[in-house]
Amino acid sequence: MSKLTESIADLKANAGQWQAFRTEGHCVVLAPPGSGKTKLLTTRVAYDLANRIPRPQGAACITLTNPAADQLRERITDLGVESRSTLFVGTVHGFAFRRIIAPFARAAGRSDAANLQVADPRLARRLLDQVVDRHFERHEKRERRLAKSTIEHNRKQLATDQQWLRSEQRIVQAGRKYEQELRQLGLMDFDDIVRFAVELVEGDETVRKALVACYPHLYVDEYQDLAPGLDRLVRALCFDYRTPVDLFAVGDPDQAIFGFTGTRPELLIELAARPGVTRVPLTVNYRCGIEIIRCANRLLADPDREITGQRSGGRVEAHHEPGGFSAQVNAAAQIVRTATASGTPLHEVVVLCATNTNCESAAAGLRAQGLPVYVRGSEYDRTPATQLIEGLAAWTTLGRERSGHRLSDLLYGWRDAMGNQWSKRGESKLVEKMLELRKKVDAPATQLIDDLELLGFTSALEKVRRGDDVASIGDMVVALTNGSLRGHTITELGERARNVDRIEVTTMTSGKGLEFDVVVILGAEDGVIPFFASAEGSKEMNEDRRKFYVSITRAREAVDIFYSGFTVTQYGTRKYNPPSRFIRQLGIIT
Ligand SMILES: Nc1ncnc2c1ncn2[C@@H]1O[C@H](COP(=O)(O)OP(=O)(O)OP(=O)(O)O)[C@@H](O)[C@H]1O
Repeated sequence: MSKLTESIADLKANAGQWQAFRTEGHCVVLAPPGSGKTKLLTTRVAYDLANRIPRPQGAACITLTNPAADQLRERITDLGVESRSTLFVGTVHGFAFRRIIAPFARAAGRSDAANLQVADPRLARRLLDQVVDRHFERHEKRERRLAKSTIEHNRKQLATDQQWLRSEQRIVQAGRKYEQELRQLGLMDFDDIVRFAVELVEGDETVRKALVACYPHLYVDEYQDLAPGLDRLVRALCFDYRTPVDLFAVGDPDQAIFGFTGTRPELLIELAARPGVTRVPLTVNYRCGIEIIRCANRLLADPDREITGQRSGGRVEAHHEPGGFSAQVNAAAQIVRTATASGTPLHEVVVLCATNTNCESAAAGLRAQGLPVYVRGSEYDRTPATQLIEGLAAWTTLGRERSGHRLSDLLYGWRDAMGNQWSKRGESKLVEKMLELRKKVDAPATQLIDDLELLGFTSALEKVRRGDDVASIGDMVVALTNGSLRGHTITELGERARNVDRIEVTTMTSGKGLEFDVVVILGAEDGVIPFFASAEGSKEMNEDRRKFYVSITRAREAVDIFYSGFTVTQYGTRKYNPPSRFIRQLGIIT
């Protein structure tokens, strides 16, 4: 039986999943963690492409972040889906730029959008800081913070002139100046991408018709994380005009954790309530042991929300470790050893921390204990370009089966990146290089990048105006030559594409969408999670609580949460921090 047939058979056994799977027209699935939302979505994509969407038509499968898109791609590939030029699996920003702005802006008369490069996000952030600094006095720290967050908020919400004018004049001026300076540099930032794409789709019927012809089906994972601008894009494609794209969206408002990007989880609820949309709730959590579900549910605003489990058992425990964070890491190492001694593979254990700094300390501490550690992309952003390089490295050194990468998919990624610089000859040379490198798996990873450069990889990305991808390759090269990945071989770079036999260490945010047998949470002090600035009852506090909820619900079997009762400041002084209030709310300490 193929994996797709098996997966369909699983869905058939669950009435809700089966209803959603068979829905014709728009369908929105609202469901808790582990209830099979991604399984349902990926199975629908695979089934639809095999049976309902004849070539040359395709589909767009989108989510918010690159790591989530990576997961989606992996799961879709695993179900046997073959690449096609009209199949897009990636982030919503990637879709907006690569599949809307790049091909259509010029033809639609938007030469302003057609000539701009996507800015390296760090450069855009620096530019905003500089512009705001120039508009405020040195001592006006609070005002500067407010100005930055207002500008970011307004840009993400695609605020109208009227909405902008509700803010202080200096904020409005700084916002305009920031945009002007970006344009003078020939750049657009991520918020511009959304705005241009929305304007193109809302304002041009030919663009809409072309998109519907290429991507008659739109699948959105983690819909609760889409900011209002992106939600407008989806609505414009699927509801507001006569040639609608079929929408299949899944999400969970209780897992909305990207408030800083302007998301409003209620948009998902509104979407599900629209006329013409079949709303399907799911209630069975297949992932977590029942005790984990019971505990996690105590964190919810609506603790009576109906969530049942399929797995018995499960354990959530809190541990007071008076020796501080490093003692927590050592205790975590012991938990890992106990788990592996009873047969749990290392890659079925995740260590989650609220901050990047704690992740780095945890990774260093676990390595010092002799444990192999996998850190999900902290040295460079996992953009489609760096993911492609990792994928090529993995395919070259580990082969098709072990790497999980098909050469044909990688070549589609190559074609997409090269844009109009792609040639059959260049592609044949790439394959030749990959086959040559199979004999040199211990060569430095930089050799692979040098080979790609000779084939014009970065200059093509520049020509297709993907400045964010170019910046991520630059960071990858720095990490491999002078940074923490110095000396990595092609094999080691390929191993970064997929975690095998290592403990995963990542932030609570990046752990979203993943699942493990054992979850260890470190640094669970009040002030860290929830963050000290999150006031009781505020939306920030609710978001911190959801982050904790998401973290706990990654586990199938066990959750171990550590706290010390204090943190150490950057000046080395101890600061009293009680255990996270969320541990109390779980009902496992008094
Ligand atoms: N009908 C089913 N039968 C068996 N296993 C299932 C079924 N539905 C889902 N699962 C399994 O449950 C687990 C969780 O599924 P999935 O990751 O799709 O859930 P999710 O709702 O997307 O989770 P989250 O929102 O927490 O990321 C996976 O291991 C999946 O294979």
